[in-house]
Amino acid sequence: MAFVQVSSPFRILACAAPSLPTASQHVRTQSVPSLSLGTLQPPCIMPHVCPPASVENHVKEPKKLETPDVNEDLAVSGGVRDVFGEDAATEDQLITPWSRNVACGMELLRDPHYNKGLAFSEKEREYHYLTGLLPPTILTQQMQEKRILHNLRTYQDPLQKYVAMMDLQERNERLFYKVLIDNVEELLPIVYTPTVGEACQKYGSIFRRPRGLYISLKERGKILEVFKNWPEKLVQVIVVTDGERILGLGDLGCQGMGIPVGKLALYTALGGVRPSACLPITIDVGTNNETLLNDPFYIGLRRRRAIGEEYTSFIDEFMHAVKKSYGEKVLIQFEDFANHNAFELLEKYQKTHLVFNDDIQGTAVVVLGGLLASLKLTGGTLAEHTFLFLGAGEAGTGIAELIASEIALQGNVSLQEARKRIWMVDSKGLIVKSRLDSLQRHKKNFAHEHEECRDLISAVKALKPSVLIGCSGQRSTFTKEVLETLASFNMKPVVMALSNPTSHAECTAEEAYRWTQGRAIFGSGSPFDPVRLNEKVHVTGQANNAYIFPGTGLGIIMSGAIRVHEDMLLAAARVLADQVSKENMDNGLIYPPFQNIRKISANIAAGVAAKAYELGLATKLPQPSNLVACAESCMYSPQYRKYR
Ligand SMILES: O=C([O-])CC(=O)C(=O)O
Ligand SMILES: [Mg+2]
Repeated sequence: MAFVQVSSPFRILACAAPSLPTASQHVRTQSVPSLSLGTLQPPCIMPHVCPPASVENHVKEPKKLETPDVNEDLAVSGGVRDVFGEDAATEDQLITPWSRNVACGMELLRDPHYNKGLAFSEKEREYHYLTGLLPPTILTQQMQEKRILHNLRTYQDPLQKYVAMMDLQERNERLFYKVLIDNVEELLPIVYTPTVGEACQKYGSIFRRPRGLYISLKERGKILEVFKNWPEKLVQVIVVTDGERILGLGDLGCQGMGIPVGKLALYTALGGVRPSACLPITIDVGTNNETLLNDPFYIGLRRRRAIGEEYTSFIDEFMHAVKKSYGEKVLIQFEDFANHNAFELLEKYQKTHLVFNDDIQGTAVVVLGGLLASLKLTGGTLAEHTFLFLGAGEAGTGIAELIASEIALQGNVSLQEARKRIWMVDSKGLIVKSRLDSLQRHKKNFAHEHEECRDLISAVKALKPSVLIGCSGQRSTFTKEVLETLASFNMKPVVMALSNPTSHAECTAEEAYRWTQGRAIFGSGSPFDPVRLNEKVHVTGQANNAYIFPGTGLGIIMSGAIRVHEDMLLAAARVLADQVSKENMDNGLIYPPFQNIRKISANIAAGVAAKAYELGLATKLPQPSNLVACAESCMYSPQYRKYR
């Protein structure tokens, strides 16, 4: 088992030439998984044991060396090549003298990758110069976990818990993931929605240590240089936002960073992608949020948002820099971009990059998965339902298109025909043919022949939907009248209030059950506590893309997929639906409990990878015979390692 092996808290350090302007930032920490120190006896502190190993090129000239040459296969499986271009350097090129050493003493305690706090053993304390730096007690990781949980539970305010968890992540990474993985249902609402929304709103005030990479307009023309400041070279997943539509909270500018940070914590905790392979990024192109612009603690650029050419050329530079820095097979997850950019960016870059939009595609998969599962409760096929959406943005049209694809596939009908089962209401009322000319492109496919309906309730009365899906960002829009009407013609109406965080949900779980006499099959984007109604306890399902992106990402990485194909998304939805047990169903649940999320993610990863192989999009060959076992074996485990 991996965690009983001993390893060294190894790092690569660079001492850059004093003449280089950013020298102090260029101390790089990188684990060296393949390095063997078998012949060394402890204490094995080896400051600068190795000859200069790599070249860092932070000088302007010559240009040839600017791009770290990351071998793509190694980027997946680990290992280091001529990453910093040393081998390619000529005699008159400036290079940085790199050396490897072992983290020890106070430096080891301050390194979140290797720090174990009171869990360092006697031997480790002796060999790694920790004696006296820690109190005498030695705790197991389990005891540390208990202590963390005990402390967390004394805080009343979820934001305090969030800050405590972020501090833990900064201090002791493995303990952070151990606590999160073991207590996922309790802590997901803290590190993720809804608390992460409040954290983003107050990011400036609670800011302690930076996390992730901030790329602002000030860096135009130099984004590649910014990537060189990131200490990890083997990046496999990037989650990037420009902060314009953070959850349902709107434009939070640079403070949207909480979202990529939170999503990537879930990539590791729920999907097992190792932390060093995850890179959170915020692109700061300004904000139109006046409150933030006037907030003395705001952390971003104080200017209004760049638009048009200024915006697109900056994103373009970013996308090119990602590929140059980390190769073709780094997965770029777009997160919480505003509608007007999200669709365009996905359409443009899916042809050239490995991209995934979580709000359009991830949300679509999780909702489709829930709907497929709900068929076991409602009966019938997907095509026999009538779907009505409130909100026709990224989530709404993303979900609608994926449902249509599944209906088309199941019923062997055209996409156009399948889309006719799906209706959408936006801020101007029902989307119908007569509005076609004034509709944004992504809505046009759902403009069907019908008379105009000015609001949701008239659309519900006119269309008699069996499934009502809210992704409007508008709270309390599923009113008593809407839900009672829906329940008047459905035995088991499906209601999904997807807007995040909880404060923006279209209705609460309690309202959904009460106004449908407990008959609703309910799912929500943010979690709700179980509801007791007429002696029956209703456990709600969380229709959140957190079920999907970690497993999908893992499947993409492990198969070396070069593009995200819609069939891979459909595969993920079917796998998710298959994980809902009979017992879950009996409780009205259309999602499996989050408690089993790592198993669920492994199954999703296997389903996605199998599809990638089938489509010829996988590059990790040969295909493993057991993809579930392969996914499980790839997953990061948070247990401490023993240090030699
Ligand atoms: O972050 C979440 O909880 C789900 C999501 O992507 C969003 O609401 O934008
Ligand atoms: Mg999102």
